[in-house]
Amino acid sequence: MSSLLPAATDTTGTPSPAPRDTLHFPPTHQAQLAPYLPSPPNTKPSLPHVTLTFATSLDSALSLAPGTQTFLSGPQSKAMTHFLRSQHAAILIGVGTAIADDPSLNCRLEGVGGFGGEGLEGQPRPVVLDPMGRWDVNGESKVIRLAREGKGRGPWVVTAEKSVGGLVVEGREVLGRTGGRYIVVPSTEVGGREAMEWRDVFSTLHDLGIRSVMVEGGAGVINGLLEPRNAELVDSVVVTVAPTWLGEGGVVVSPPKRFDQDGKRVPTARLKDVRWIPLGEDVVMCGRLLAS
Ligand SMILES: NC(=O)C1=CN([C@@H]2O[C@H](COP(=O)(O)OP(=O)(O)OC[C@H]3O[C@@H](n4cnc5c(N)ncnc54)[C@H](O)[C@@H]3O)[C@@H](O)[C@H]2O)C=CC1
Ligand SMILES: Nc1nc(O)c(N)c(N[C@@H]2O[C@H](COP(=O)(O)O)[C@@H](O)[C@H]2O)n1
Repeated sequence: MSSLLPAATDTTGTPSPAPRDTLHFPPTHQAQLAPYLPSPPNTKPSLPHVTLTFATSLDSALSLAPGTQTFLSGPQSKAMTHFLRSQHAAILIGVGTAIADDPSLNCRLEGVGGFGGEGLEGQPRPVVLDPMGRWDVNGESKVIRLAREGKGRGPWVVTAEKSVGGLVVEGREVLGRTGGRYIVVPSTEVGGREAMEWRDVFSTLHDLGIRSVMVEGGAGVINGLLEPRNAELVDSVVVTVAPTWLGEGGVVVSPPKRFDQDGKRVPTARLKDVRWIPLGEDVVMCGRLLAS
């Protein structure tokens, strides 16, 4: 993880050209985000720094409809997201997002490995939370193609013990060839689904050497992490707000209702230490979750 890496050079010392989709995020903007970035020493024992980040519309939607991808971030806030990716050891998404988006999950910031930098320096590890083994990861998955091209790392897929037997061999081999793998985390069956404790997910990643995780979504993941019992696991929140309303039927960030000891309805979560950073037509809101 680094912000400004030296450009890769060939044997004659000439800088190699960066790919055309390389992004740039100016140092002045990088400095504004600094208080919310992972910075050692991490005070939480056996847990990584966790940044919860996503782009939302004005009606709290992540996408127009389930199973579809919607581009909300403008060019500057997109570059901000890639700067954040460069500052974390891993990016985590839920399997709903992996299936809907077929995402790249790499970092395309100038100076990062594959984009002007050396090797895979600055490239985060993609992590997909897939307890039931639903993601058909194969040689055509974007994240796999990019790992093959040296523009990203092979993904780790977090799954439940029960699902291991049903995982297709091809997926296992495809992951293995790019340095990816399946990781088993304890789970319990709730309504026919395998539910994991977020603490277990993060501590398993920490045991595997991951010291910072950027959680990108989607709604199932974000709404779960915004539940009060998980608030202490989240260190920073960075939300891109795009100036658009997506309308009814979108996939929305709206965590479960919360009640106090008297049974009175209270807000589910709130941010403190808030900073707003305008980036193009979007605004990026940074903060920390108030302890409940
Ligand atoms: N605008 C943005 O920044 C982003 C938008 N999206 C959008 O969000 C949508 C996908 O959202 P969702 O359908 O809600 O899917 P999701 O990506 O949140 O995945 C949900 C799945 O994750 C797993 N999961 C979540 N919490 C778990 C837990 N505690 N234990 C075990 N498994 C757990 C389950 O399998 C669950 O079905 C897509 O339309 C995508 O484009 C996704 C990421 C960012
Ligand atoms: N920051 C942000 N803005 C948006 O408008 C988005 N739709 C997302 N989605 C997240 O980014 C992933 C796609 O990115 P790449 O394919 O890696 O470029 C997607 O899977 C979501 O996690 N994010």
